Amino acid sequence: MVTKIGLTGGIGSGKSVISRLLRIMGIPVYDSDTEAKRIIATDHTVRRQLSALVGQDLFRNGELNRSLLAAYLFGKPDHAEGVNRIVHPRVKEDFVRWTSSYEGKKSLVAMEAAILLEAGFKSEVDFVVMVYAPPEVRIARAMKRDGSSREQVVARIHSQMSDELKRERADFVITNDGETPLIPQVLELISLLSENNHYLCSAKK
Ligand SMILES: CC(C)(COP(=O)(O)OP(=O)(O)OC[C@H]1O[C@@H](n2cnc3c(N)ncnc32)[C@H](O)[C@@H]1O)[C@@H](O)C(=O)NCCC(=O)NCCS
Ligand SMILES: Nc1ncnc2c1ncn2[C@@H]1O[C@H](COP(=O)(O)OP(=O)(O)OP(=O)(O)O)[C@@H](O)[C@H]1O
Repeated sequence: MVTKIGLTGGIGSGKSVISRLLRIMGIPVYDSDTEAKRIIATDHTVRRQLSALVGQDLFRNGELNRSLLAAYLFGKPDHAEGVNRIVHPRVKEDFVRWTSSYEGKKSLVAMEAAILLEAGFKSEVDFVVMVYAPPEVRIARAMKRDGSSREQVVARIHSQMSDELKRERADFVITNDGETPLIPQVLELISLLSENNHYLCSAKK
């Protein structure tokens, strides 16, 4: 039976860094941002539904107008709901297929998703790990990485669940504030999950 870790945290918290550490330790990670983009680029039903929602210029010459989708999605909460209602069920199905391909081969896999809790992906994983970094650290990291403005990053933060709510719903919290060593926290997580201790709430910080 494959144990599925749900890795979440707000923009710039460091999920991708933790994912890289997990992959180095031989744990496959499903990157929901990447896979959602693949699904939007290749699933004709999803493309048709998104075009009907956002407008016919969402796809030009078959290519997604990413900035238009971002502006629409992060513009208003009901816009995000409309896009998510189309995309997330497909991502969930795809993750289930991806996980089943590891049955009998891997004991641990992970799903990285900034909106794991908001998108209802929690039902597809066995444990939720939140990556925490202070908001200002996250904003600075995302601005530096993406060349985004502070306003753009803050708008995306506001479209995601608060850290307080995520912390309440997580089974583990990994602190990635740039000062707390990361690798010992990841190793503790893996050793706990590998022993299949299902009374893990005590590990919650
Ligand atoms: C809107 C898009 C085109 C922006 O792409 P871009 O490369 O500019 O940004 P990126 O994908 O890195 O997202 C930036 C941040 O926004 C987050 N985010 C992405 N989609 C959503 C969403 N629907 N709701 C809240 N946050 C989101 C990401 O997790 C990340 O933290 C892209 O994020 C997208 O296609 N989103 C819709 C599909 C989706 O919901 N993906 C999330 C994983 S299921
Ligand atoms: N502990 C750290 N020290 C220095 N830089 C870091 C640290 N953690 C993450 N970063 C950097 O901050 C940026 C955001 O990290 P990362 O991409 O892992 O965040 P994320 O949670 O995946 O964000 P998003 O949800 O936007 O994809 C990256 O450029 C990454 O290299």
